[in-house]
Amino acid sequence: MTNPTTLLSVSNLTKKIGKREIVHNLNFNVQPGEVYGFLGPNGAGKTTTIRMLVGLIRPTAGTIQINGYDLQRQFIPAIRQIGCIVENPELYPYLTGMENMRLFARMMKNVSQTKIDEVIRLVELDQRVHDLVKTYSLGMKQRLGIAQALLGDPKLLILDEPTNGLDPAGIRELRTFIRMLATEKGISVFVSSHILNEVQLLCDRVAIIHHGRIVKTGPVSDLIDQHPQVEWTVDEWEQAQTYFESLPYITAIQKRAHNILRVQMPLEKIAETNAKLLEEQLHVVGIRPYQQTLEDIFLAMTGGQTDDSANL
Ligand SMILES: Nc1ncnc2c1ncn2[C@@H]1O[C@H](COP(=O)(O)OP(=O)(O)OP(=O)(O)O)[C@@H](O)[C@H]1O
Repeated sequence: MTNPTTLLSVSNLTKKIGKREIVHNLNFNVQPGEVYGFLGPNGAGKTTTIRMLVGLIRPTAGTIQINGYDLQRQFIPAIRQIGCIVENPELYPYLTGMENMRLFARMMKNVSQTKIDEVIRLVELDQRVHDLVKTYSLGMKQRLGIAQALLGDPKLLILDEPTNGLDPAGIRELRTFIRMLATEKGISVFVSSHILNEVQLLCDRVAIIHHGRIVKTGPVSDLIDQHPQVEWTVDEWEQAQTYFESLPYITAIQKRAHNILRVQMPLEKIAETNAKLLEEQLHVVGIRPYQQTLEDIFLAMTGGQTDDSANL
């Protein structure tokens, strides 16, 4: 049974196009006020999933519930809970930001000028809203797109690869903004990305999708903490490696640069291991717990296959 406070609940979601199964049996849920990452390499099925979530294409099987409404059976109330940008925001470059907002608002019902002004302030475009959109940076266009998506007071904002094309400053700005929406406004944000670092910095929880299947879901911090690693810098690294291989609590060893070995092991065993290495007359010149990244986890889970993505 679905948790009554769950905002988005996806069950057994599958999409076939022709004979090809693009997305297979996805299950995940998003809680109020959380930023949920949907991470996967290019071609993994992220956009196809998002297109189903926002009602652009129909699932072959499975259900999508948004704030308790079934997207198939209660389309209008379900879709009203969502604001989204799929691919790029649709903006008219030769109109001002405000004119774009008014045009968009006209297509929706019951959107007041006060509401428009409120979302413009929220995305911090009030200083530039009367300039032509063609003079905006990509980051500003993204924010205007988000302002449009926020006009209907959505409970859930869905963003497909929102940082594509942004420079590092723009990415940081967007990250801060998305966080603010979640923590201060209580809006849940579902955000797809193929950039691990971005998801790690931005999201509370993540679903990792690969070849149309979810390979892992969980809090970002749990995924990172599951397999603690320690980097040992040892002059006689080859002997150290042989010795590490004999220790039952060491589950993986990786040779890094020069004389560094990255070892998967419980952190509480560091002192004991260090003493043993000294007994073996091996000169440990550095010990450093290594903070795993989502990239390490992704590669470990998918056997290093990253399809056609150069970013993973
Ligand atoms: N209409 C379609 N017909 C046939 N194949 C499709 C169609 N739409 C998507 N695909 C295929 O499904 C797979 C998943 O595509 P999708 O766009 O969902 O991936 P993605 O994770 O969003 O990747 P990207 O970031 O590259 O867009 C790809 O191999 C794509 O070629």
